[in-house]
Amino acid sequence: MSLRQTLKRKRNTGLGMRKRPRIECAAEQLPWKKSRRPLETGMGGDDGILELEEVEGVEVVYETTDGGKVAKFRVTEADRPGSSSRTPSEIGSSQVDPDDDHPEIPPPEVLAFDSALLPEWASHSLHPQLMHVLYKKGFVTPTPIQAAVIPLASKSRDIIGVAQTGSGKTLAYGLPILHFLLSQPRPGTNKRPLRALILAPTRELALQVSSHLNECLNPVDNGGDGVSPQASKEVNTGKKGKERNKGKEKEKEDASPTRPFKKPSPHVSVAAIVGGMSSQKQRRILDRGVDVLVATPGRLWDIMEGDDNLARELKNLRFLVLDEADRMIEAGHFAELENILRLTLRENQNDEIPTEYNAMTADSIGEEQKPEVSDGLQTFVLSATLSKDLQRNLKKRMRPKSNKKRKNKDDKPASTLDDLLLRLDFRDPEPEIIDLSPQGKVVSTLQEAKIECLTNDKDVYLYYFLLRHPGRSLVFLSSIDGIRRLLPLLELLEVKVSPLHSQLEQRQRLKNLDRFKSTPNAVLLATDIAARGLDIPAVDHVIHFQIPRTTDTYIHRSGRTARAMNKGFSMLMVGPDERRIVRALMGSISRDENEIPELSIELSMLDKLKARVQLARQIEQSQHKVKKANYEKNWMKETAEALGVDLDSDNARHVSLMTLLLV
Ligand SMILES: Nc1ncnc2c1ncn2[C@@H]1O[C@H](COP(=O)(O)OP(=O)(O)OP(=O)(O)O)[C@@H](O)[C@H]1O
Repeated sequence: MSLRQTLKRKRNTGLGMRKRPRIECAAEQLPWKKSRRPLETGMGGDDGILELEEVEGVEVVYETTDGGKVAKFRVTEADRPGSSSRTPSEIGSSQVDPDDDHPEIPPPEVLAFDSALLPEWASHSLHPQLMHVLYKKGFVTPTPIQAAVIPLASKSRDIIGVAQTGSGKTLAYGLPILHFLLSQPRPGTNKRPLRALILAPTRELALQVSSHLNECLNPVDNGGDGVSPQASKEVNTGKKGKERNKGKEKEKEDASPTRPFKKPSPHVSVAAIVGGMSSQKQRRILDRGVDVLVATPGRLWDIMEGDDNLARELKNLRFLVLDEADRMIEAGHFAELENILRLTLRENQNDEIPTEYNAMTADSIGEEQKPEVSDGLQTFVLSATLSKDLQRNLKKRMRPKSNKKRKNKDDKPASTLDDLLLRLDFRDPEPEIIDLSPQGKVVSTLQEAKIECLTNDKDVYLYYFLLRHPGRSLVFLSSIDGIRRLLPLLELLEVKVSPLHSQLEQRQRLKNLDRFKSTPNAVLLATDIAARGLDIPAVDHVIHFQIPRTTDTYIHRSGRTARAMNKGFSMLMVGPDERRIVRALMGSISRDENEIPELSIELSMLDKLKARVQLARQIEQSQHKVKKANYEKNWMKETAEALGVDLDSDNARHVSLMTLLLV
């Protein structure tokens, strides 16, 4: 567009012709709206995409400046979200004006749930929508950690919960948070104020927690996962069967005391903020406002550094959760985590904090269930592995005075989990510690075994195990190099294998995880980023190809199988130099290494497989050589082209090589 045209457009939009004022702003400040994912294009899954967004009422204008053509976005006033009188710099700003006179949005009306259908949950008086979801998922009984945490959480107590892997810790803190938010009116401000922050150590875990909580908010009757076991049994195949089922389902629906919610409730929103995905998009999500934010500390801190409003919001949180807190220290998020936690400290710990109206109505709770601790922030710390010492220290609340506020720049930051957790400003004078971790630390439904072999023979033993014991197998290695070596070998042996480690792009990580979840007999080669929290349905085997470095890692890795009281199998592959480590690992949880039985091996089969693995190794080595040579050739060619050097003649090649080397 020429300058003249630009000016003409400006004039046209300027005086009599202008119906709406137009505002110029940057791309990330446009009034983006959430868009439905078109399932038919195969974009229904996560696939690395957090969400699709669209924008309307935006005019793109090109202006010629001294620096060349510049695109500008103009938004019609009526299309801007919220107020009609904000300046361009306010578009996308997340500040909530406390003096705004917006009426509160009452909680959505929901049909009552007949708690006789879930008698074991009845005493927890959860919001009907949550009861409906539990019913649809077939979660008839609260797990022990849920049964212990939920009543205390409803009394606004701070909780440190330790329970075995796969024991339902996510819902133990998730249900009380969602119950509270679903039962409360929402401030009718332009933007939802942030009410709950859940910190998780890895991107995958954060995304999983966020989708787990979202499932509780969107109990759409889609016949998928959410169908109760009874309902799914009644599904019939064949045309007639389908017709009959349609009729039956309609009847059941009409008579159902839990009639499905026609529309998902927008009353509470949950979003994830993780690294490896567009931070602009994530900023926009935050600008629009969410009630519950699930985040990895690194990305959250990145975003917060440029966003004072978010930092302010953290001061007014209602819930703070540290999921797998001990792993966050290992993941190198220490400084970010500490910075974020510092924002949740009270200015003055003696500050009176007004009693917050607890979500439950007076009718639905008994006298004895009424909130006892009145406070602004409730903190939950959960893990499958928190040391007894740490629990004792937390109980005694031995928080050094300087933790309240680090006034002196030279004060050293915290450096261990104990240090960090002791910096948490629990509002509860005595946080409740619930330790349900089992004796011996691993889940009772887990069967353990080991293979002792030469390090060089581990490949063939692994291949043997995968062939001899089909199933979904998660293989842990301690290094990315180890995965890079093993992956092509298993591919050549036609194993359905994918990698998962921190040097893969986030999109690829999620894709590989999805493939592993959806493919029977799939194998995932993973580093310890997959050790914690990941709830992958039906992992049959966990294989410790390389020995874990700590007992906690052994417990968490093994905990990817045998979840929710299902059976599972964990196998240690022990090289000669690793025996000592295994002895020490087991000793630290008062176990004897000999308690773990050796896997029986059919030696005749193993011998045959050795030849195959040997051949695969040779093929892999030659393929690697060819790839390397091609890479070098291409590199030479591209560099020569870029320098305008001819590589054709021998002489020229010699000269060119010299030139390239000198360059
Ligand atoms: N009350 C329940 N009844 C049956 N299954 C449940 C119940 N609550 C949760 N689950 C299921 O149990 C599985 C494990 O739950 P979750 O991932 O919360 O475990 P976790 O204790 O956080 O494990 P980890 O320590 O490994 O992170 C999930 O698939 C979840 O849906």
